[in-house]
Amino acid sequence: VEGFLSDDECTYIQETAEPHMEYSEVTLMDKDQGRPASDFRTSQSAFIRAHDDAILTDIDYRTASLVRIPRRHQEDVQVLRYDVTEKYDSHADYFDPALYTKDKRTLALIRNGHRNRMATVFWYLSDVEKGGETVFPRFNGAQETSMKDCKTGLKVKPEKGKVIIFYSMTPDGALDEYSLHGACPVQKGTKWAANKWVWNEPMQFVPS
Ligand SMILES: O=C(O)CCC(=O)C(=O)O
Ligand SMILES: [Fe+2]
Repeated sequence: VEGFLSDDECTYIQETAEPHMEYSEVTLMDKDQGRPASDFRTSQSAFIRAHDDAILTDIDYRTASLVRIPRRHQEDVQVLRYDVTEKYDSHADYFDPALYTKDKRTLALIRNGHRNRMATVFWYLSDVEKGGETVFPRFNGAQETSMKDCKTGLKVKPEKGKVIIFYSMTPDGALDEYSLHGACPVQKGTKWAANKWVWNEPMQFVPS
């Protein structure tokens, strides 16, 4: 959806998040315990609360009407910043309970698999001179397991104010492995973007 966010809103979100940005964490799967998040993701990020913020609250309601799911299913927005060479390897946005058996906190968050991220409304808050596309390597049913240096699949070019929607679940509530995606390295410029995650159940999400 082009122009979903105004230029002023994009600038406002960047300015609001900027002082809180930190090198991104990743919720590590059992097999990856002990590895640094930077093995997978080299961007910076910050969750920012819409509570008491008229601009962010307005965007939340606009998002709710776009996806036709009530606002209380939304997580606080997570703002991302990638400088040159920074990227995020391919992943799914849902938490597969089978891969987090040792992580009690994540299992509690997803109620052992009953609750999960259902859809992502992904916001592009800047243009990027070169690179920084979001890539979906399994587009059209391709049997890929990684983003393969961004060579295959559907690539979405960042455009300030544009948002895309993709689903992490199929309509029957199963986790959709075809939602695999990643962020290609930025080659020139800076990429600002954000994740607005919509869950399959209402929640009062409190980020750590
Ligand atoms: O930056 C992108 O294009 C995608 C980021 C992403 O998938 C995520 O943060 O979960
Ligand atoms: Fe993602």
